[in-house]
Amino acid sequence: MIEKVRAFIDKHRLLAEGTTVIVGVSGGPDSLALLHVLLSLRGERKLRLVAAHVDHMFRGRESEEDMEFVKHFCAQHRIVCEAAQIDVRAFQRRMGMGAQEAARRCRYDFFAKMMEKHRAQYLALGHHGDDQVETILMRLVRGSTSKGYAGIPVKRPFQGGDLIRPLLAVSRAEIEDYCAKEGLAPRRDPSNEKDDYTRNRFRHHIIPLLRQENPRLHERFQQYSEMMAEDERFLEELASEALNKVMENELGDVVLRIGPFLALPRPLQRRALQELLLRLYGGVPPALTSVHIHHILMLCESGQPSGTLDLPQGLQAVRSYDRCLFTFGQKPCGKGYRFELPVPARLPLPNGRAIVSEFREHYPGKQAGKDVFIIDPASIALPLYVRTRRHGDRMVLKGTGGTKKLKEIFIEAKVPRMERDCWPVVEDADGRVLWVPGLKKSAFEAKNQGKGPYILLHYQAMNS
Ligand SMILES: Nc1ncnc2c1ncn2[C@@H]1O[C@H](COP(=O)(O)OP(=O)(O)OP(=O)(O)O)[C@@H](O)[C@H]1O
Repeated sequence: MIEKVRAFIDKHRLLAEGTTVIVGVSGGPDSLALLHVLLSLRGERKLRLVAAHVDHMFRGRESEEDMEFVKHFCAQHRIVCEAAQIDVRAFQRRMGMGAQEAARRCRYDFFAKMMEKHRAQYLALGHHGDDQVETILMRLVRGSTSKGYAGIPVKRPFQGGDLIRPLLAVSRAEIEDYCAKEGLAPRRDPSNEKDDYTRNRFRHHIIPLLRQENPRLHERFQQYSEMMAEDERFLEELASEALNKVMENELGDVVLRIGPFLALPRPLQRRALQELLLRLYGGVPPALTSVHIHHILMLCESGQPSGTLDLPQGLQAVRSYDRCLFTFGQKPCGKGYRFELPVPARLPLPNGRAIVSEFREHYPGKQAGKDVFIIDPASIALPLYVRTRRHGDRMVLKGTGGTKKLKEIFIEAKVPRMERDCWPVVEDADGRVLWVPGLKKSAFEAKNQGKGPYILLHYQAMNS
């Protein structure tokens, strides 16, 4: 197995000599084998290895024993070990998200911190060939984007370095054999089996059938994944160049010239629209799906010379003859708006600015000014909303504890009346006004109480 992994690492140039690698080690067979393989490459590649383990505290004593196991293994093999116990359940309750999603968020946060702390170039994870087969098949069945159909990438940028997956070259069975031969006695997580029912159905019922057709199934899928990823990179580049030729910027809005756009080949049309939305939103909003791309295409192809399409977060596509305008500003602010503000997210606003929300595990100390706001999620009600002002709006002021009318705040800050109707107001789910971005903070801004998580909000110009 080592030879296969070594060849895969060389083929994809996964590890430069003399670098530091953070290895995510759960203690299970995959990541333990990964650590062991990298250990045998440590000398010849002059690598510095740091094992990183997260105890999600899901299984009490048992998961604590996993952590002890990883620490002990590392001590035996003289590997630096970074382990953390994170109360994922508490985090999950505060954030109102699923257990697996919360665990992943905490884990990747910890990996990112370790990358910084050790100035590491790589984060290595133990996803293997069978994970690849399962992921691609599941996405094909459920539906995804062309990028999604390419499966798990061998390498992708992460925290100023690269996230790499050297074990994609080998199957689960090869890893189990390796563990047995090397006398590794990995930990087994019984909850793994029931965590993901869909994946388990593919694993137990579908993959064995396919493997009967080709015992080296995982190599086939890996090859397919790499080819798809290569094609995708190439097409994305072409689409981005093509987009520049068929769009124009107009006062912060984007105009698509329909004639030249429809003259592009279909695969470039779809990707050019994806790229256009990515640029407008500054990231992919969770609510955006391939259905939206399909609807924009229909709007452009329609025999009707005019039409309007509502897209997530207040973006509108407005067709008029040979032009399609994409704008956040079309809706009259006089009617007002109210958007949910997810975390993390970048929410473009009708006034041409945006609010960026993110989690921070520690108090974001050096953030000052009226364009940032820090929230302790435990002391308010999620989700957050961004809306326009309402008659009689009041805010509990920082310092005095007294309340003040928003109207007075706008008047004191000399905000023109027109702009007041568009100005964002951030409130929590109970309707408490937390912050008027750029103008005034309420008493709900969090103080430093040690460990987070905290939510950090930034009020930014649209293109910053
Ligand atoms: N508790 C943990 N501590 C450290 N590393 C972990 C932990 N859990 C998982 N990993 C790392 O992540 C790899 C993939 O694990 P797993 O398949 O459970 O994650 P996933 O949820 O399917 O994928 P993703 O890593 O994309 O979230 C493991 O092989 C290991 O390298």
